[in-house]
Amino acid sequence: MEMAKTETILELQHVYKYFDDFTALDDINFTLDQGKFYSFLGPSGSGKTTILRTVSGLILADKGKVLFDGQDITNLPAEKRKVNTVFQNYALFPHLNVFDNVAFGLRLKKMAKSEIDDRVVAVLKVIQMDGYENRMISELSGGQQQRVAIARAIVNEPRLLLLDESLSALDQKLRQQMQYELRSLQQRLGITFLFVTHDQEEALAMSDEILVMNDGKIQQSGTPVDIYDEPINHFVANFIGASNIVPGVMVRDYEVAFVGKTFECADAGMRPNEKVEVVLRPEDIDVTTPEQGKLVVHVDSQLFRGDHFEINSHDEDGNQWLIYATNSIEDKDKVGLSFTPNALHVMRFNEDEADFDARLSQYEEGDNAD
Ligand SMILES: Nc1ncnc2c1ncn2[C@@H]1O[C@H](COP(=O)(O)OP(=O)(O)OP(=O)(O)O)[C@@H](O)[C@H]1O
Repeated sequence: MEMAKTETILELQHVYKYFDDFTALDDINFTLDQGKFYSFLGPSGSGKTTILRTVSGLILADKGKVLFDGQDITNLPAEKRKVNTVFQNYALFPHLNVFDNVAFGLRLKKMAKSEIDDRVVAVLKVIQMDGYENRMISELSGGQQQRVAIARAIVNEPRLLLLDESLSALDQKLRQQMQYELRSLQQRLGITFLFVTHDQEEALAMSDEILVMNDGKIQQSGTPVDIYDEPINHFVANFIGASNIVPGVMVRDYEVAFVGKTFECADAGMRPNEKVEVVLRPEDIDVTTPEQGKLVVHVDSQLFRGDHFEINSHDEDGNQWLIYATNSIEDKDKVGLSFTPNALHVMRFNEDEADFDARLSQYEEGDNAD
């Protein structure tokens, strides 16, 4: 079989959106390929839904371009776009049964009855809801309603499906099950999914690519593994996964200093003496004796989390360290932390972003990394 070519389906170029004097989208640029699963991930108010609406045509960009299949659709009305949206509350018609909900859009388009029947039956099969045609929406579980909402969107055979926080109404267990279902559905259909969520675990689990948003800007885009292992800045490192982030200074390529010591690290390409932030994930830390550790910390508190102990600690400079330990260390005052050079990820320090600690000044001009 021939490998499918990757084709760009959607592109946003320098898109801005203002609400009065508030900038909701601030120079948004990205491209989406055909047949992949993309997540826009960011905290409440970061602009995710505004992007979705700009793509669907519910709102229009104030500046910049929206291209679909290479055609400029920036000002094209929503109903003319080959895009469908699954909303957070599903927006199903409670007084109609499953079949009529799914058929609704096709009837509006005045499609022949026999074709409508064929399409609806086929789609209900895909979402494993065949047999439920005559059920009312109120007689369905949350997960089933969610599937009907997806069926109603995919029955139109869109090239791009937008999903706005569409799992957030479900309880944890059902949500996890739907994550699998949605992912496998997307892979079977080969439709491009653009999924909006504020749940980082969900985005990591489901996506081919994640676009992390904050303050109306895309902070970073990449595969889940790239984003997790190599966050580009403080916001991304903090928002995705648990991390320890401490101020440091680059000594030379592959060497960084923090807490008064020099450590081998995985990163190169920064100037000596450049201010940086060092990221170390709690799962990458091993607990050892103070004598054997690369760093010594004071244990502050401990919580049992079932498969590990979560420990809060601090070093002599007052940096907080979160550690996941396999054994309880409640009885200890001090422990050593060990980690590999690869576990240390260094990010360029961004003046605008973080409230950088005055402690750093001790490294600023000098050669005092030991
Ligand atoms: N129609 C509007 N008029 C004025 N401000 C708006 C409008 N729509 C959105 N905003 C503002 O733009 C910002 C981004 O909103 P948006 O809904 O895109 O965020 P979001 O990332 O989707 O958040 P959430 O996860 O809470 O849905 C918010 O501060 C919001 O208050």
